[in-house]
Amino acid sequence: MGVEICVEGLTKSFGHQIIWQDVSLTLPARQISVMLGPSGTGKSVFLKTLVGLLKPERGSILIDGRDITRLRESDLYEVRKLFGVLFQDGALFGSMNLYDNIAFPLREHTRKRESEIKQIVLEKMDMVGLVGAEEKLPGEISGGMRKRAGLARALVLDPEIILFDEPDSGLDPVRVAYLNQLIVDLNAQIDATFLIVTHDIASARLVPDNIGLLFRRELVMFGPREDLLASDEPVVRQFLNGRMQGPIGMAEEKDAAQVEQELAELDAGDHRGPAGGKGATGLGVTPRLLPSPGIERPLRWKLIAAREGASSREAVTGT
Ligand SMILES: Nc1ncnc2c1ncn2[C@@H]1O[C@H](COP(=O)(O)OP(=O)(O)OP(=O)(O)O)[C@@H](O)[C@H]1O
Repeated sequence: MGVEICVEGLTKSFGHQIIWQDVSLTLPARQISVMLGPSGTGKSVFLKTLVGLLKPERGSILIDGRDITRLRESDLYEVRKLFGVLFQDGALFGSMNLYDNIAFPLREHTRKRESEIKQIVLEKMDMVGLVGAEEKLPGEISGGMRKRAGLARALVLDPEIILFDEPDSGLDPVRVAYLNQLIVDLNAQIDATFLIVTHDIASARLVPDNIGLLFRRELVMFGPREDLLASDEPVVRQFLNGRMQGPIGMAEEKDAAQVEQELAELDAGDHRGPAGGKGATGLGVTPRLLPSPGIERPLRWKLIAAREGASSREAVTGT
């Protein structure tokens, strides 16, 4: 369970407007990856292309050995069952209580008996901390609870891949922290590959194994979290530090001379060293968020925890 997604040379346009081109990356099986990018760079379009809702002009998306860009609609229907998607607003039916919302995919796509459905729904509601809220309507609960309900619904068909479209949008920082912990806990509990699209730099620093950055119609970088956080690439540094100085402007792009000047000023004021220096991203590499105590950690998470422990000891002892 938990499949790799291999994207190769992907290009998407609407008419003459190229959204992004020649995007290549591999989302490793069972890992958490985050896709960042300024507004309008096509992050949501990327998610929709991965589930086959939008057709790219060029390139391939290999999932489980099949190129989904070449499948017929009837075969795509089968592939989509591999995915669970958490939409921005949870995409719940307003007139149905949470129980029925979460049961919906099971009633639509399986022939399970109601007793089985009940068991699955209550199990997923428990996983996301919603036990006792079965009778509530979406309009009666907070935005954070709606996201959790949307997540429970995304889980009921036991997906191999879970896509999160801006899970933190509209939530206060405390709810975002709880949601991040839930995402990490779920990743330790279920065997699925996670891709999160977000603007939230703090979450991107804490949660994923891998980070990608879309900018100016290109995938600027995709790789291990630590590599991106320590990167000297100006766009990556600017975005991950949430600074105005750098290539990303209000209208997305800036004049090259202005960018040069801003980066020189930043380096001059950066006590940690020049742009090429280690730690030039300013805030350094944030420790990784680990699964909650009490959640049994599979081997993958045990290795991550051991690595995190070693790097924090290094930081303390300077070795
Ligand atoms: N169905 C469509 N037809 C035409 N253009 C579209 C369509 N869907 C998206 N776009 C365009 O694609 C571009 C990227 O949109 P998208 O929503 O993917 O950006 P985003 O990076 O997710 O932005 P944000 O972070 O603000 O949510 C936008 O210019 C948008 O207008």
